[in-house]
Amino acid sequence: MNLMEVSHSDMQSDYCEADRPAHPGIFPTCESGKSDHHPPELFVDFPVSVVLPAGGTGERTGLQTPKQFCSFLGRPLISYTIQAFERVSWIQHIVVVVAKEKMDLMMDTIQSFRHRKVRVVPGGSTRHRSICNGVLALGEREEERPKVVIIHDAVRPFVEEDFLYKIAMAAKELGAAGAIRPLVSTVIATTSEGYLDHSLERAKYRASEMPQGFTYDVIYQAYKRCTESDFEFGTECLHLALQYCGTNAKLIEGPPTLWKVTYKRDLAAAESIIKESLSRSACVITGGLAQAASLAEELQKASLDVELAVVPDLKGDNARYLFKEWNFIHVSGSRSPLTEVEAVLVALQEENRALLHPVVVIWVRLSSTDELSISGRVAEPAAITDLASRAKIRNILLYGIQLHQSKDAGRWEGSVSRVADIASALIRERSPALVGQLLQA
Ligand SMILES: Nc1ccn([C@@H]2O[C@H](COP(=O)(O)OP(=O)(O)OP(=O)(O)O)[C@@H](O)[C@H]2O)c(=O)n1
Ligand SMILES: O=P(O)(O)OC[C@@H](O)[C@@H](O)[C@@H](O)CO
Repeated sequence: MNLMEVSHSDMQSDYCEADRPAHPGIFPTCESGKSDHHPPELFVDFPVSVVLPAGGTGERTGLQTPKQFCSFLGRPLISYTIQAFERVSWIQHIVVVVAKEKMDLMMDTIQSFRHRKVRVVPGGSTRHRSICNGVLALGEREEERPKVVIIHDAVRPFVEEDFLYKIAMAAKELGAAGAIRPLVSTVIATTSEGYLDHSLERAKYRASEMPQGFTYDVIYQAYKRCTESDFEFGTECLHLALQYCGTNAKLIEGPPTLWKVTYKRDLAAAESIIKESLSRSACVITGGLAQAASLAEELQKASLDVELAVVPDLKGDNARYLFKEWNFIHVSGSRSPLTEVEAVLVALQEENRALLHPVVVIWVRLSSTDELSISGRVAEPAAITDLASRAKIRNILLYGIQLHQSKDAGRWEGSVSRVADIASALIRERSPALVGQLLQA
């Protein structure tokens, strides 16, 4: 059967149980991807698209919510995986395969986080059936049929563009390629009575991971020829390519970050990695104040485990800090009201910077002895609380730190060290409970 003659419904009736996609699918015009290391021109002659199987129930987590829909910092895990692919400019289309009853939730997620180049199709009762539906969906429109298909479990969010490039290039050259990792435990075979039969020599084996890549024809033909038993019990696409197309996949060792979220503990690990990736850098805005500049200098020397950039404002070239994954520490003198901080919040909102993950903004209020008037203290906490609750709606987490400028060098040094520790913890933990609080350093 010539690939070009096969229609989606022909394949559907024979090999994959799901109905035709309930949603016609959305292929919005995709903006050029964000920064990546391989220009899209490299792939102009062989378009690359992606299938993200996300139709499972995540039983092994023991949770009601399938793990791909568990939220981290207000966003479902699958949105992080989609983001990892949509920012790669040489990837044309992303097909997400979800259980029928999750199609609407998936569409809402795509709308909420403005994901692009994404189409949603219904999954099947097994992973192979889901992947098959995704592959068929990619081939449905001849003009959009890719030359290379990357298949990647939706619950492996930490995938890097460089490794995707290696897999795509190997698949283009050899027909199939897959990620592998060294085995952590030794593999053993058991007798039917549950005793050891024999153990495998661990050094000779590897764990098969994702992403995997295939030329479209190879993975299409593999699914066209495989058996019901493959669909029901199989777990390895590379095996199908070898068994039914004689295509021997190139195996490429990937980084440890390719691991799959499977158990509940993996969700905690994933959240910690996501938080760590968002907490690496902060931009200190001094407003041109001499005291603020010296505080910034002290912060740079302090134990802050965050990369600091120090700028007087976010104007001109400094506006670039609004676009990256920077957090902000705005230092202002005792007389400057919250309006300066508000300007930073407005700039962040205008850039929609917090759409995909919360941005931390810390207002450090410098005060001197005669400034600590009762009225000053009472007025500002209320003001920052109001401002913070408005900012929170836009996923911006605003915290306050009151720093008393002591003339005593030792006391000042201690205060600066406390500001560094508090700021570092706020950026790392992003605690909702402390949003809008004016903490005393
Ligand atoms: N019928 C299925 C089963 C699994 N998957 C997807 O395949 C990937 C890897 O499978 P696995 O980790 O086993 O996910 P689950 O099957 O959901 O997990 P469990 O076995 O614990 O239920 C996941 O992204 C999962 O959503 C799928 O698309 N369709
Ligand atoms: O078997 P599960 O459905 O838990 O996970 C799928 C994995 O087996 C699969 O992603 C890799 O082994 C590569 O095939």
